[in-house]
Amino acid sequence: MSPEQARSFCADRCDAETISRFAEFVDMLASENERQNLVSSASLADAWTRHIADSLQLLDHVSRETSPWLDMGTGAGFPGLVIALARPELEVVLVESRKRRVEWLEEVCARFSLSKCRVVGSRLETIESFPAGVISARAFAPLAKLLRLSARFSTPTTTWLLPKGRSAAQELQEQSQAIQAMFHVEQSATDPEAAIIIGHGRPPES
Ligand SMILES: C[S@@+](CC[C@H](N)C(=O)[O-])C[C@H]1O[C@@H](n2cnc3c(N)ncnc32)[C@H](O)[C@@H]1O
Repeated sequence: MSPEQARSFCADRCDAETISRFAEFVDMLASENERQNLVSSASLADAWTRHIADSLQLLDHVSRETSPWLDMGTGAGFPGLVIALARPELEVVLVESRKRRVEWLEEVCARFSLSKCRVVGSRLETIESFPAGVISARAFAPLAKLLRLSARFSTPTTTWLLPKGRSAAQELQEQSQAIQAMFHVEQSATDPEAAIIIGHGRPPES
């Protein structure tokens, strides 16, 4: 997806006010990236495709009111902060362990008055469980570890949205039959070589 296609993909899904929030966020990200290493310079040059549209596409896979949304290992903001910018009325919880990234996420939430978006600056393993409507994570951990760490936040109705790059099908194939039955793989809208692992429910204990 080209940068122009990415902007139009976002414009098809968001109003003009949201698009201008994204544009300001991309500018803020570029300045902050000079102070701390948030994203690679290659991905920053293509931020609308690699970060904004890539995160926003997850909304196509979940019903509109589903919340709270738990995003694990949010880093510079992907995908969870983009979801909060697109849908400020949703309760979104961003979990990130690195202090400077946490400060950055808090700064963006304050700038855009994202009062329903909570930044938790801790390791996921240490936070109290709550029932999540959506669990998302991009580039956080291999699938088996990710499920082990986060199953306790899921319920029978939780939607899982896990952008996984090229490894999606292979990672899913390596799981038990029960996990394979719970999830499926869909191609990413932003990158023909990448995919998203999508599922519903609570993974069985392994
Ligand atoms: C590779 S980065 C990906 C960031 C973002 N999700 C993205 O796709 O751009 C992984 C992030 O997860 C955070 N992280 C790793 N292990 C974590 C844990 N156990 N709890 C919370 N955050 C964690 C790291 O600090 C890092 O910011």
